Amino acid sequence: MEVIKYPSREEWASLAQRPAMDVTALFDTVRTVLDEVRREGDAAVIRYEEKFDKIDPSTFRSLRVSEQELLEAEELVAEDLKQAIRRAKENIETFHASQRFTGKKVETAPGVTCWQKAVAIEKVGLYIPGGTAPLFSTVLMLAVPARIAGCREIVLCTPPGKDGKVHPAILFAAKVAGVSKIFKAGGIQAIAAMAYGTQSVPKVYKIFGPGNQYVTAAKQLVSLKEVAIDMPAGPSEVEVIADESANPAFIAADFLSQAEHGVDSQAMLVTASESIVEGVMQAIKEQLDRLPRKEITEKSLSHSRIIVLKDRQEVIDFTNLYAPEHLIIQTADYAAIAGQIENAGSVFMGPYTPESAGDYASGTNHTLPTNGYAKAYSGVNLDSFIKKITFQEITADGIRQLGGTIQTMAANEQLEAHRNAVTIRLNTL
Ligand SMILES: NC(=O)c1ccc[n+]([C@@H]2O[C@H](COP(=O)([O-])OP(=O)(O)OC[C@H]3O[C@@H](n4cnc5c(N)ncnc54)[C@H](O)[C@@H]3O)[C@@H](O)[C@H]2O)c1
Ligand SMILES: N[C@H](CO)Cc1c[nH]c[nH+]1
Ligand SMILES: [Zn+2]
Repeated sequence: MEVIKYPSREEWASLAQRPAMDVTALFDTVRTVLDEVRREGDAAVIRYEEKFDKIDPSTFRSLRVSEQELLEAEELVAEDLKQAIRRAKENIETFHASQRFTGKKVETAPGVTCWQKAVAIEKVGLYIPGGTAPLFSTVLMLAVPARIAGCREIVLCTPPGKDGKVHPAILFAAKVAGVSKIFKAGGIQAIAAMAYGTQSVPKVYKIFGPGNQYVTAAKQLVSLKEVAIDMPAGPSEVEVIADESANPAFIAADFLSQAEHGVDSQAMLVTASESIVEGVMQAIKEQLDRLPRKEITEKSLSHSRIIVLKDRQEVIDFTNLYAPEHLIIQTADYAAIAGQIENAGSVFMGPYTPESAGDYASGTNHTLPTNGYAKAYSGVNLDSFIKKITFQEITADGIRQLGGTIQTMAANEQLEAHRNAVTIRLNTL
């Protein structure tokens, strides 16, 4: 892991870069799989499950998870995990329910009333990652707000394990959160199935969910034409801002907690306190040795960094340039720093707020923009599952007063029919 001390501002852009990938090869693969699933449907999905997930096609009696499989899964989940899933679900529900839209009618001019109504997206597709770990917590993060919003059809795709079965905790979480249909498909083929529809997977209007580079690239391509997507939510990343008041063991633990997600995850420690660096490096080394996913974590550390900057203002400016998916602030003045953050997916404040809390159970959503997209995108929230329709009603008095303005603007855009739609009404008054 690199330690970079006092880089100049000109060097910041390259330090804020994410791990490189071969984009041409990636998009070539994605295009091929998308085309085949669009043409052939289920047969292509099953073929790619065999190729990428090493599933024996004879285990696929059906892509859809059956009632029997759901019942069996419930038996397999330990009671303490069931309770944890239910508790997390309650907190996620409480936070997302508090985001309900309260649109009110506004009279923009006498007799001219405008308002918005929130309407749930009818059919949504949720992608639940399963390549390196069965992320059942993501089921709650996506299905709970979808239910609260009132989405009628909630379809879920996730890659099955080598035995051709979906992890029981994913199925249990899906049941608790009220998912309608679950399918055994991962990666590009799953995104294609939900975007185009197949013989068994319904076509949806919007696809949600995080995933690896294949999933993220597939979502981006299908969003050009077929379907809406939440945002690019790719490999996990975390930035920790810390000073000498922070516990080095806490900093190291937070740093490693995202590095373990996948080989392309990235962790950053950004500090103006050079004196903490050695202690943190030592703590990372000690904790890493105890982690079961050491190999994956070590690979992410090869593109992770510790950056020492001149002062507090540089730390804030660098952070806003990097726009991390997760930002953890462990400094004496963490609230003041948090107030100056403009670009981040989700912020974790103070020594007792690990990112794991937001990943699982505090109530906020863990599906967040990566790769610097936090400059422009929000993470998944209740709004992601609804669209807002605007309404307006104008009285005779209203059109009498506003009509001239509309006529003048239409005439100057040389759109005579627009002007006439007002004139014809004014002539009756
Ligand atoms: N940003 C967020 O909000 C967020 C949240 C949770 C997880 N994540 C990220 O999601 C990712 C999950 O990745 P994952 O791999 O564990 O699971 P995944 O389900 O995203 O990907 C697994 C799928 O990738 C496909 N695949 C694998 N190798 C391939 C290849 N060579 N060619 C084509 N397709 C291939 C397979 O079909 C497989 O089903 C991690 O990077 C994690 O950091 C992000
Ligand atoms: N940190 C991930 C989002 O980038 C979410 C997650 C799921 N499980 C554990 N963590
Ligand atoms: Zn995580």
